[in-house]
Amino acid sequence: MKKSIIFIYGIVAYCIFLVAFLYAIGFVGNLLVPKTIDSGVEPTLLKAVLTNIILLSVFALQHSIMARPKFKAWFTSIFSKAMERSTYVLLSSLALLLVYWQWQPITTLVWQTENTVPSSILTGLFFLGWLIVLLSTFMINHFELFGLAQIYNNLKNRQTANPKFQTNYFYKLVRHPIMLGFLIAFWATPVMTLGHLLFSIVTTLYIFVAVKFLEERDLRKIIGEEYETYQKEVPMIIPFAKK
Ligand SMILES: C[S@@+](CC[C@H](N)C(=O)[O-])C[C@H]1O[C@@H](n2cnc3c(N)ncnc32)[C@H](O)[C@@H]1O
Repeated sequence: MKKSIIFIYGIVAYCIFLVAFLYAIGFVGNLLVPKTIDSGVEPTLLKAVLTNIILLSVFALQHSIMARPKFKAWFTSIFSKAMERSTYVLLSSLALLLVYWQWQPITTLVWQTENTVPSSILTGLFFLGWLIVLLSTFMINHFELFGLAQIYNNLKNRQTANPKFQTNYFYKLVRHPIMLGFLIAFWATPVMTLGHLLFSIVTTLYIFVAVKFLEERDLRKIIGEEYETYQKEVPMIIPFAKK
């Protein structure tokens, strides 16, 4: 495929990611966007729970299957290697947009701390979580993580070097700061509804399973002993946790 077309494809994928990422903040935080985790017509509890679990499973399956080395090898045997990460980013973002669009609210209150000191603390933590996510992507390599380095190097007829294993900044404190940021953002809320709680529980389970049984397994295979030492020295997700 023409390198300029791959470049435009990657830019479009990145723009859709930006929309999905920014929308996530509004969706989870019930802020500014038209459809949030607690808005819309409430169906029966059974319908809401089943629909929401299916939606999150679609995202989890897409995200996990496309991250497997075997899938990547298959993809790059058909399409340009430069498109692989952008395609992952594009389909992950579309899966997220589907979650926002079809999410069924369950508005039964689990906790409510509006207009109190805990409410301000939880709101502050919510934004801190998203900030940790964003900053951490730059600590690994934001441009490589979202496919921009690959499409740019391809356009310039340059090879993209293999991703560098990072143990800097937040990665000195925990092995998965991006996931830590998501966990904080998903759980820190002044108003927790049953629908939001379902979202937080399912995403938390997925994060732990995916990180422990998929991502870390791949990283041990690719990086080897250096990653095993890193696992021994740096906590998985809770900073300063005793090993
Ligand atoms: C969405 S990022 C999440 C990274 C990490 N789990 C976190 O929560 O910060 C997933 C990509 O980061 C890569 N990755 C994970 N840890 C890394 C590290 N310490 N240095 C460089 N890349 C890393 C993985 O190989 C994978 O391609």
